[in-house]
Amino acid sequence: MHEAAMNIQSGAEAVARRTGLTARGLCYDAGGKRLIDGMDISIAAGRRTVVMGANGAGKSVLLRLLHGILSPASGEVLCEGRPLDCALRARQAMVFQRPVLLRRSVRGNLAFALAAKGVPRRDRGHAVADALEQARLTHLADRPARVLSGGEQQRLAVARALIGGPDLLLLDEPTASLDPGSTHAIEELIQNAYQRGVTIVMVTHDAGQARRIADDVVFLNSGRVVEAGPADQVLNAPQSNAARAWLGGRLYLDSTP
Ligand SMILES: Nc1ncnc2c1ncn2[C@@H]1O[C@H](COP(=O)(O)OP(=O)(O)OP(=O)(O)O)[C@@H](O)[C@H]1O
Repeated sequence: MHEAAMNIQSGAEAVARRTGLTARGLCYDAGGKRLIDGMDISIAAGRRTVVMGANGAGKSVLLRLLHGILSPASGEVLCEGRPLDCALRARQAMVFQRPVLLRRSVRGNLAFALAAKGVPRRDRGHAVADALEQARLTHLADRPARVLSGGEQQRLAVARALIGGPDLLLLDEPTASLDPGSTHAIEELIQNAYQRGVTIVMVTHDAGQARRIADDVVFLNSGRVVEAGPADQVLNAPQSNAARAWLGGRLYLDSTP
């Protein structure tokens, strides 16, 4: 059986190949502005890192840089000490806030992801059935993906990201517009992936979700990391003004940490 299909059935392989990321001096400019301003970040392998911060703080841009779909103006993203290249990127998967799905059935979206990973057709059926079950989408398997509800589409997007057996999963506000039931289902998929050894990096505005999921929290403000550390420390005793104000539900307009 192909490696990607095996990973979805057994956590052992994923655990053995845990992958973390390090960003050093990361800068990114667009529209004549410095959006990411000298970030140093360590994403620990096999842990769940939650990225937080106000609207416009740079969370989505950071995730795109970590995934290699944006290139930094300066600085670098390292995986296992090596600059991110195609092979390392292939071991990551990303889920966007608005699901990007193919004009195929639910099953077809999952099978396509396996085909793209080079999994032979004969090995796809079992992995797809397993992914459908985990995402609670079995009853919708033959429905066009684009007619699913927002919550169903996001479950499919997470299942599709996971079916290739990534070592690291990046999620950009995956439950932003979902109800509590759909949010729970997405969190279950994330936690199951974590239990199988997948490193998780997730952006959220939901402090409750951060408390449920995070091992570590990175807090951004105006394109900089203003605070990073174990979740209980950052969430319960934030040191920076920005994190304190944000977690306390207050407006914070100053750009100084
Ligand atoms: N291509 C671009 N050109 C110009 N400005 C950009 C570009 N991409 C992002 N920005 C700006 O960079 C800042 C950071 O954007 P980003 O999407 O990372 O914020 P965010 O922290 O994810 O915010 P939100 O919580 O609202 O999703 C924003 O002010 C945004 O308008």
